[in-house]
Order: sequence, then structure tokens, then C-alpha cells
Amino acid sequence: MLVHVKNVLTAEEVAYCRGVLESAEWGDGKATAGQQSAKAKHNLQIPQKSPQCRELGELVLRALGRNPTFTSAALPLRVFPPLFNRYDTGMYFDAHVDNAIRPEPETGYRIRTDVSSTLFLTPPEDYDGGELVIRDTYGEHSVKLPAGDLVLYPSTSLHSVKLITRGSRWASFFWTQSMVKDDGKRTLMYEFDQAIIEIRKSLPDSHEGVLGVTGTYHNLLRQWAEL
Ligand SMILES: O=C(O)CCC(=O)C(=O)O
Ligand SMILES: [Fe+2]
Repeated sequence: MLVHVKNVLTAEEVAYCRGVLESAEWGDGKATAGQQSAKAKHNLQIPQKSPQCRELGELVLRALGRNPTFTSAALPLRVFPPLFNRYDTGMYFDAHVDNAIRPEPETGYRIRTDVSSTLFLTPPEDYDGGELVIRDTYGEHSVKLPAGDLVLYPSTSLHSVKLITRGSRWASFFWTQSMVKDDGKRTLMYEFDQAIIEIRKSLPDSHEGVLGVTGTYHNLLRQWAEL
């Protein structure tokens, strides 16, 4: 399932991130790539252990923590410390699947990548190309979002970033280990939660039907969650 999460960052937070990134040291994106994806990857990143990456990564994690849609769709157990990339004109990232397991840079603690996310930091009108193209069983989805918005998709998907033909595209990207690793089950939980949110707009929380569906949501999560 591919989910567009709007307004993860405010306009002020986007501007703040861009200001910090302006002064950061950018290196080759191949630094965090696997063997196959290193050949496909032509972009820039700030180093994982740089103070800018840590500070902005925490800002992004705080924003995710207050976002109910991200929580509902990703059912996060652990979020890998967010990274920051940039594609200038002429840069791109060919088709690849993200590494399944990633050690956290500080602790070496390994996380399984179930959900991949890109949080856009450049307004779409500032660059041409740079669409994130995600392949799933229904075909290809081309994604280019307003600054501050995020797309999440199963890490099992082949994906690529198209050649930038004008301007520069900046983003944060990161992986989440989900409590529910199977995309099909996670999708059901998300759709179930969204339906409950709709029902609760019309019925009081004490209604037997609301009690039933919220109870069943939690009981299903209890069955499927791995902690
Ligand atoms: O820049 C993006 O939107 C995606 C980056 C990506 O796929 C990766 O670093 O593995
Ligand atoms: Fe990727």
C-alpha cells in the first residue's frame, strides 16, 4: 500500500530544515547503498553521523510521532534515524529494492525495513523530473509531493527516482520496522482504522457498534503485532 501523508512538517519546519541543509557537507549517496543499488544511485547525501543529520532526524521523528496517519499506516515499531538526500540536475536513482536489514549507525541495532518513506523538502514547481516511481502489483505509481508531505510504501517494492532535468530535489528518507511486517495485513489494519475514524464522526464512542469495531481492531492487532 502506498499512502500520501500530508503536512508532516509545517512550512516553518521545511524552511528550517532547508536552512540547516544549506550549510551541511554533502557527500556521495553511495555511502549508504547496497551493492546493487550503489550502481543505480546517483545523488548526494549528508553523512549519517553529521550533527545536521542528527538534529534534523530528530525533528522528523518528532513530527512523525505527532502524526496519526503515519502511525496508522506504518504501525511503527522502530524508525531508522532519518537521512537527507538531494538530486541536482542530471542526477537520478535507477530501479532498486532497499536493503532488508539496516544497522543503526550509533548502536549497531539492526532494523528490518518494512516500510520506506520519502519526505519531500522542495516544492514541486522548483524542479522538473525527480518523480519517485514505485512499482507494485497494480503497476507503476509516480509520486511528486508538496514540501512537507510524505509518501510511504512497502520496502519490498522496486522503486526509482527519475532524472532531474531542472533545479534540485531535496528530501528526507528513512525506513520503518513495522509491528505488522506483511504489507497485506498492514493495509487491512490501515483501512480498518480509517473506517473506524469515519464511523466515530457519526456515532458516539459509547455506541455498541463503535465499541465492537474498535475492540476488534485492537484484538486483531494483538494477533498480528510482533514486538
Ligand atoms: O529519494 C528518494 O525519494 C528515494 C531514495 C531511495 O530510494 C533510497 O535511498 O533508497
Ligand atoms: Fe530506495
